[in-house]
Amino acid sequence: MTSLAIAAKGLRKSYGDKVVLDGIDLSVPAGTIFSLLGPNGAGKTTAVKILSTLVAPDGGDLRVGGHDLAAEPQAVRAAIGVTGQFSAVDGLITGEENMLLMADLHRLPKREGRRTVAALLERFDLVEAAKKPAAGYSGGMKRRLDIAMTLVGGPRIIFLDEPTTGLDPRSRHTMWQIIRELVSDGVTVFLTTQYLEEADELADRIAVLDNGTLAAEGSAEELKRLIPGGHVRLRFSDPAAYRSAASALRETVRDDEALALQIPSDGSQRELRSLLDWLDSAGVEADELTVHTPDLDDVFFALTGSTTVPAQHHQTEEAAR
Ligand SMILES: Nc1ncnc2c1ncn2[C@@H]1O[C@H](COP(=O)(O)OP(=O)(O)OP(=O)(O)O)[C@@H](O)[C@H]1O
Repeated sequence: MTSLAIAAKGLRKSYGDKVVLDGIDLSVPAGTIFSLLGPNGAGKTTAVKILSTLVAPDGGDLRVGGHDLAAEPQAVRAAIGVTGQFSAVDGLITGEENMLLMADLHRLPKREGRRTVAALLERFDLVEAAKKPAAGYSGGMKRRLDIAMTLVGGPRIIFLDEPTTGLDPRSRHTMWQIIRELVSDGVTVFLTTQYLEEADELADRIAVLDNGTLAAEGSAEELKRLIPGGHVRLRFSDPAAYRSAASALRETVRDDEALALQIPSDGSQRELRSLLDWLDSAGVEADELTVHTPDLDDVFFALTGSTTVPAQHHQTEEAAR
């Protein structure tokens, strides 16, 4: 069995009357990237703060790095690193001084501390800037420094709270590369983001938080299959072939002008095979076949917001198609 880096059962938190987390379950296998997605104010930061021992939950059975959060908060703290919206970077001192401060906080022996800091500055492309006050760093450099500082203590689990918010595309891609490298070293990453593309790109599993509960959970592909909208598009150049396909295939949306048909499909191998088999046996040849799956934006809008339809309704809808 794979060991779980993070296991939460029935995590609850309210602020006054406002229920922010209404008994959510999370399980993150070690060495994977888990992404918590949700609109503004959904409770992503609250979840990170609780799991990183910064805020006490109202209830739940919570284990991080194999330690019970309530009974062994110190052991949890020793296993994790947290970075994100609440940056630890001190702008008045240099990047290197920020790093050395972290080495002291982690009580690394002087020489080992210097060695670790030098290696991390190199790895995060901060050698040139190391002797300059961090206040003058760009947004991307500050985030890189923030993550480098988190790594000084060698955490096995890292919480990244919206690590690329406000970064330009190049810095965002650099950050993605850094995150991938962390995971290839065996680190577990718990990532919150508002960017669906980011979750799609990086995460092994994604949970969508909405109204205090998880509206859906799965890999990006599984989530995309949860909502209707996936289809196969067949385009023909021969009008006769188009007409015979259109009359024989049920549930198609016709585009007579483009000689194209849209057939609802989850894009799975099984469905594609049966469609191709049918075309073959009918002797119909399409000039082009393209598979369209809903993207995570579609999933996000379908699962969150005022017109929210619970996930199981979507499944039912899809099953009924
Ligand atoms: N200390 C607090 N006291 C009272 N309410 C709080 C506190 N911290 C968070 N909240 C409320 O809890 C809700 C969830 O906030 P949280 O910061 O966890 O959301 P989020 O998903 O991280 O949002 P964002 O994407 O905007 O950062 C919000 O309604 C927020 O106003």
